[in-house]
Parts: sequence; C-alpha cells; structure tokens
Amino acid sequence: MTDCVIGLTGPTGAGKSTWTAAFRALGCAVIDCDALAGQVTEEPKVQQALQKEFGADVVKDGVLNHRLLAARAFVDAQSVKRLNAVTHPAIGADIDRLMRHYKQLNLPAIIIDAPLLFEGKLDTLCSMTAAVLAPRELRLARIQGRDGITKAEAERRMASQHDDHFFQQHADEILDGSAPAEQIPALAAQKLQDWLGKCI
Ligand SMILES: CC(C)(COP(=O)(O)OP(=O)(O)OC[C@H]1O[C@@H](n2cnc3c(N)ncnc32)[C@H](O)[C@@H]1O)[C@@H](O)C(=O)NCCC(=O)NCCS
Ligand SMILES: Nc1ncnc2c1ncn2[C@@H]1O[C@H](COP(=O)(O)OP(=O)(O)OP(=O)(O)O)[C@@H](O)[C@H]1O
Repeated sequence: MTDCVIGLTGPTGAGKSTWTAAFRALGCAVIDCDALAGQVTEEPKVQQALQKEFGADVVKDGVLNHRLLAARAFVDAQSVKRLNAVTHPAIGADIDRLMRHYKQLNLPAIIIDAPLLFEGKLDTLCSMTAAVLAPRELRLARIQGRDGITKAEAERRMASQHDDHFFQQHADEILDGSAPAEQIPALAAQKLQDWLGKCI
C-alpha cells in the first residue's frame, strides 16, 4: 500500500516536470496531468466539444492543433474556464483510476504533477502539497524555448495563471525551480526523505 501522495504544482515553466522526473527516478509513481490532458484531447468526443467551444479548425483530420487552441483558450479567465469544463471531467476520471492502481503498490510516494492542483481540488487527494517556483523572466525564456512560442504567447499563457503569491499561500512547501538542473536529483532525494517522515 502507498499512503503518501504529494501534489506538485506551480506556474508554467517553473520546472515541475524537472522535479517530477527526479522523484520518478527515486521510485515514485507520477500522475502527470499534462500528459493525461494530451491523451483525453485525442478522444473524438472531447475534440468535438473543443471544436464547439473554440472553432471547427482547432481539430483537423483528428489532430488537435495545440497552438491554435492555446491561442484561443489562454486569452481570459472565461475562455480558460470553457477549456477546463471540457477537459477536466475526463482528466479527473483518469486520475481516479491511476490513484487506485498506484495505491495498491508498494511505492515511496505518488506524485500528482498538476498545474491546476488547487483549482481542480486535487489537493484534497494529497497528504502534502508543494509548489515549484522560479523567477518570471526565467520562466518566460524557458517556455519560449521549450514550446517554440513567441514572447507575447508566452506572456498570455502566464497571465492566464495565478501568480507566485497564490502558490505561496496555498502550498505547504515551495521547491526551487531555478536551482541548476544537475542539483535537482539530490535536492529531490532530501525532500522525499523529509516528506516520508511526515507521511508516517
Ligand atoms: C491548451 C493545450 C492544448 C495546449 O497544449 P500545449 O501542448 O501547448 O501545452 P501543454 O499541455 O504542455 O501545457 C503547458 C502548460 O500550459 C499550462 N496549462 C495547460 N492547460 C491549462 C489550463 N487549463 N489552465 C491554465 N494553464 C494551463 C500549464 O502550465 C501546462 O503545464 C493543453 O494545455 C490542454 O489541453 N489544456 C487543457 C487541459 C488542462 O487543463 N491541463 C492541465 C491539467 S491539470
Ligand atoms: N532547474 C532547471 N535548470 C535548467 N533548465 C530547467 C530547469 N528546470 C526546468 N528547466 C527547463 O525549462 C523548461 C520548462 O521546465 P518544465 O517543463 O520542467 O516546467 P513546468 O513547470 O513543468 O512547465 P509547464 O507547466 O509549462 O509544463 C524545460 O525546457 C526544462 O528543460
């Protein structure tokens, strides 16, 4: 049985996936909500609902145009809400299924990697929560490089999310997303030890 469930969140580009990879290497199971979103948005029913909300051209020959959908969805709070209303029920069902599966195994911990951990009330499934934070300019440069988007697109995406203050108020702990990547495995090992002590 695995009882320790850690919710990992933070704004775009802060380094959640990088910290998550370190926890995975330490034997934790990872529920990656962005990956689950990627799978559910391949389902024809979800794609049809997205077309209804954001225009027929967001899907062509069964392939979702991520960049176009992001450009239309990450414009204001209302549009993000419409996006979430389509995708979140399906993502939630997948999370439930994976949690049931991983809880039966003997693992150090289950990590839920979710940009919208608090908004989606996924924190209620967790023993503890942590937010990965990094300076805004660093995040801006990172997501432009990673996703091949313009500065304006990156800024729009960041503006559709909460600021650091929200994460500082809601999360139990803050993880440093600006630490050099090569230091993160050792920092994650220390952090996991600490959490396992608290989970017992
Ligand atoms: C709009 C989509 C198609 C853009 O795809 P793309 O490949 O460009 O981005 P990717 O999925 O890797 O997300 C990158 C980052 O954008 C941010 N983001 C994604 N979805 C959301 C959202 N609904 N609200 C706020 N930020 C979001 C997150 O920080 C995320 O890590 C995609 O993000 C999507 O399907 N989003 C809806 C599903 C969702 O809510 N995902 C978050 C799960 S908790
Ligand atoms: N500590 C670090 N040192 C150097 N580069 C990093 C570090 N953390 C992340 N990066 C790089 O920055 C980019 C964004 O990081 P990552 O994908 O981990 O962020 P994220 O918080 O998961 O973002 P998103 O919410 O957009 O998915 C990636 O290209 C990653 O390789």
